[in-house]
Amino acid sequence: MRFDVVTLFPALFDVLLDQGVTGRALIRGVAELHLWNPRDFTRDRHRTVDDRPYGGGPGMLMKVEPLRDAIAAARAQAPQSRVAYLSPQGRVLDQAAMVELSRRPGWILVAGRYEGVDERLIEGHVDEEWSIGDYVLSGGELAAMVVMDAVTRLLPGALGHADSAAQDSHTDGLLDCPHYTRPPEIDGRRVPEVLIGGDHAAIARWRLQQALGQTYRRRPDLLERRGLNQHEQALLDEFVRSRHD
Ligand SMILES: COc1ccccc1CNc1ccc(C(N)=O)cn1
Repeated sequence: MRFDVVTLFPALFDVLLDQGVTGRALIRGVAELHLWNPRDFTRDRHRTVDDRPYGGGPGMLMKVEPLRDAIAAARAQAPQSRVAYLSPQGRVLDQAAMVELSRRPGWILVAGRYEGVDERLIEGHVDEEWSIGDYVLSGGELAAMVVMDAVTRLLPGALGHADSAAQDSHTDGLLDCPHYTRPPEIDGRRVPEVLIGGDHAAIARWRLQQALGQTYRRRPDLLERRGLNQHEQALLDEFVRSRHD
């Protein structure tokens, strides 16, 4: 997976390069990251990338030309990549969307600053507009990093344990089950016996039941959207009953 990021602050991306899943994935060649600074595509003496909004109003906007030319340079090196602009006006991404994104050869992510970009940049040079959630950040860079992390960890070879991405919460539309590690008891709280017993079928059943129960309690909206098969419904019913007993 090739990521190209168009950003006025390339140094912000050092954190991805230095550590964690994305750092290792970049090192393992599972993903590659290329940065493009619109300021390098300016043609005036002052290397101007922003200007005042027509019609007045607070703040500045990013100009079309430097962004357009930076995107063109990225497209020339990554012709199969699609261009995505990160903004509060974009389609809100969930885990299913991240899975969709992880299936493409590459992405050119455009990180906006100031109050955003001239609309003609989006109309003429952006393929898709996305949001990581309904809130406003001071720049699109953190949104781009969130997308790159969520997508990269889904790529084969990115995580040590092949199926751990598959067991994530929000996988198959459920929240995660509770997790425990040593010691078996701490501060008077014990690990559920089923997890210590070693009966793998019982453990898998317990984990699914807990995921269903947690999702039912905390995010019934996710359960609505996902629907349950008969087995899952029976597990959930047992969970709910046991909580009322
Ligand atoms: C005022 O900032 C902007 C205004 C318009 C566009 C981009 C920005 C940059 N900020 C962003 C970017 C993305 C997200 C998100 N929710 O994905 C939140 N903020």
